[in-house]
Amino acid sequence: MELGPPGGSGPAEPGPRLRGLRGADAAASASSLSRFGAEAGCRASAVAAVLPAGGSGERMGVPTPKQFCPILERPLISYTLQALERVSWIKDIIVAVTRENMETMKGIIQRYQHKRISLVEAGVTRHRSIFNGLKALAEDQPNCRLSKPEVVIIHDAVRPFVEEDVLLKVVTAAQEHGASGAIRPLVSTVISPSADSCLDHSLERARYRASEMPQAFLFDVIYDAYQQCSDYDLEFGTECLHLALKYSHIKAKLVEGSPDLWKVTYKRDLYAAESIIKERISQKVCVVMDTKEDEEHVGHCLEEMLKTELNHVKVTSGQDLQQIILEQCYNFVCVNVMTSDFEETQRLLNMVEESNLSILYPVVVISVHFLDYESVPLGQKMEKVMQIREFAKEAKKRNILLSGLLIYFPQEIQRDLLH
Ligand SMILES: Nc1ccn([C@@H]2O[C@H](COP(=O)(O)OP(=O)(O)OP(=O)(O)O)[C@@H](O)[C@H]2O)c(=O)n1
Ligand SMILES: O=P(O)(O)OC[C@@H](O)[C@@H](O)[C@@H](O)CO
Repeated sequence: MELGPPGGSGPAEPGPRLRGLRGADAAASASSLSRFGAEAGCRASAVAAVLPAGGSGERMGVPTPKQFCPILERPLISYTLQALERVSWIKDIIVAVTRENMETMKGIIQRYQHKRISLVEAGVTRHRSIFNGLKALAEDQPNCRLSKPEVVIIHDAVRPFVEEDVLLKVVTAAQEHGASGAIRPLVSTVISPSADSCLDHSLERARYRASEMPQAFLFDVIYDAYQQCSDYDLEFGTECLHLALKYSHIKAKLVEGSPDLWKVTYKRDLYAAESIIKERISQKVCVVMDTKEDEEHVGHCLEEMLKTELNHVKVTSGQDLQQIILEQCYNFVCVNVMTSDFEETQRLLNMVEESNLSILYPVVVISVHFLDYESVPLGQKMEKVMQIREFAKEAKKRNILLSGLLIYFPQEIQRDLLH
C-alpha cells in the first residue's frame, strides 16, 4: 500500500510509502493489562510508536548503518523492535527506513518474526523520518490503513534497552501534559566555545539534563508541530520536545530514565550493548534432570551451587519445561545420570526448536553424563558421547549451542551422590 505525499504540504522529499508488513496481531499478554491494554469494557487509549531508522551511522565508522549492525549475529534494530513488541498495548510500530534498506528491513521482520510493524520511507534527516512516520498514522493521508493513535511514542531504533515501565511513564505523562520525554543526568559539563575556540562560558551542569528517548506525545500535538515546522528545523533540529514547545506551545513533562536508555552511536556502544545483552540472557539457567528423584537430589545440589553465581536457577525433571521455555530461559544443563543416551537432551532440543526460542538469542545446552566407569569401558562411553558432536553440528544451524560433559564416578560415589 503506498501513501503518496500529502497534497502540497510536507517536505519536498518523497512522501512516506507504507509497505504494510503488519504481522498478525500479537496476542495481548495478560501481564500487560493496563490503562492502555485491552481491558474488557473500557476504551483503551490507542498508542503507536514511530522508530526513526533511516540514518547512515557515520559516527559508527563502518559501512553498515548501525541499526543493522549485528549483536550476537542479530541486527541491533531487532532488539529494539523486540523491546517494543513486548509491550502489548503498543498497537502499531512504524519504522522509517531508507528505500535502499527496505528489503533488508523486511528480511529482519520476517526472520525474527516481528509483529505489528509497518514500514515507511525515511527522510534525509531524523526529523523528516519521524515526520514520515507520523504521516503514516495521520488520518488525513490517502489510503492510510493505520488508525490515528491518541498517543504516539517516538523512539530511536538504535536505543535497544527500553523497558515497559519508562514507556508507560512517558505515555501517561503525555496524556496529561501533551508531551513527555526521558531524561538523564549529564556526565560531562556543557560549555560554550568562543569564535576563536576558547572557553566563552560553561553551564552549571546540575541545572541541565540530557534528553534521551523514549518520548511520547498526544498525536495531534506532535503532528501539528511537524506540519508547521520550518525547513531549518526539519534539516538541523535534534529535539522533538523542542518542536512541541515551539509550534504547539506544549511544555513536555520530563521523566527520569534509567541508565540503559543510551543511544548506540559509536563502535564502543555496540560492544557495550553486546556485553549487556550477554549478561542479561546468561543470568537464567534451567537444570533438567532425567527423573523426579534425581531432580530432588542431584538437581537441588546443583541449584544451590549455581545460585551463588546466577540470579535465576530453575530445576525440573521435565514436567514444566514448556513453561520454562516460554519464560525465555536461554541456558539449559541437561543432566543424564547413569545413562549415556541423549533421549532427554534430544527432547529438550526438539522443544527449543518447536518454540522458536533460538530465533532471537542463541540457546546454550550442556548435556552432562554421570557414568560409572566400572560398568562400561571408557572407549564405549566416549563413543556414545562423541555422538554429541553430530548433534551439535545440526543444533548450531538452529542457533542452539550444544556441548557434552562426561563425568566418571565409581558406582559407590554415585550412590552417595544420589542419596
Ligand atoms: N535521516 C535520518 C537520520 C537518522 N535517523 C535515525 O535517527 C536515530 C538517531 O539518530 P543518529 O544516532 O544520529 O543516527 P545516524 O544519523 O545514523 O548517526 P550518524 O549521525 O552518526 O550518521 C537513528 O535510529 C537513525 O537511524 C533517521 O531515521 N533518519
Ligand atoms: O542527534 P542524533 O541524531 O545523534 O540523535 C538524536 C538525539 O539528539 C535524540 O535522540 C535525543 O537527544 C532526544 O531528542
